[in-house]
Amino acid sequence: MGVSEQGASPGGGARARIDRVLFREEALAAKVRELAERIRQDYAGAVGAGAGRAPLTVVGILKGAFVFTADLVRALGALEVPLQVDFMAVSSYGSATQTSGIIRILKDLDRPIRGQHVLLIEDIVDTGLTLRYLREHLMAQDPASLKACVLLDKPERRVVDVPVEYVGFTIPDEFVVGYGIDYAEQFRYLPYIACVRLEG
Ligand SMILES: O=P(O)(O)OC[C@H]1O[C@H](OP(=O)(O)OP(=O)(O)O)[C@H](O)[C@@H]1O
Ligand code: HPA
Repeated sequence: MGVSEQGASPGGGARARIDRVLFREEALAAKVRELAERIRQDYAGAVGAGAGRAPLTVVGILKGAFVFTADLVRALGALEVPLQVDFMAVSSYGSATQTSGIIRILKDLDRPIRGQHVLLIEDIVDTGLTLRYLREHLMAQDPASLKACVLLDKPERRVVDVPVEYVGFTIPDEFVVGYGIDYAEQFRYLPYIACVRLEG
């Protein structure tokens, strides 16, 4: 695998190499379809226009969830789930493999979500600090409902309890990259998800 041979040496930090692949492209695509089908069933009759319905806004959390969000909204579109897309950008890890514990909003929503069903899309829940912060931030805006869909759940690292309505895969306590997820801005472009090994 080319990337594992090249590695990366971002900003003077540790050099990182791909250690092993956890989820290949096909597994990710199948999981996205499975999640989309569950979401379609759960929101049937609740979203769109008409009596008793409200719009569904999918909120992708940048940067890590940009690939997952793009794939999931297209899978939902293929199932004819009507939705709007918005994004927030938040950051707390910087170039480290441990959270700073300080969540910074780099970009907030473009449109109000009051009275709408909101589906928050995250790449990973690790300590849970980011997701808890986002849930509080979005709930304060009075949506009709709020659920979270997270591709990867690393429960061993959790420091706060936070609900996650849809989980793609549960993973062990290892630092992962690819499919939008980075180490120090490296590896987001990989079509698969892999563990990295830090050297030096
Ligand atoms: O559960 P937690 O410990 O809070 O970790 C999860 C968060 O960490 C990553 O974001 P990061 O701060 O690396 O920003 P990025 O999405 O731009 O890579 C990831 O995308 C989640 O938002
Ligand atoms: O395992 C991870 N990889 C990349 N970013 C992350 N943010 C929380 N956990 C991770």
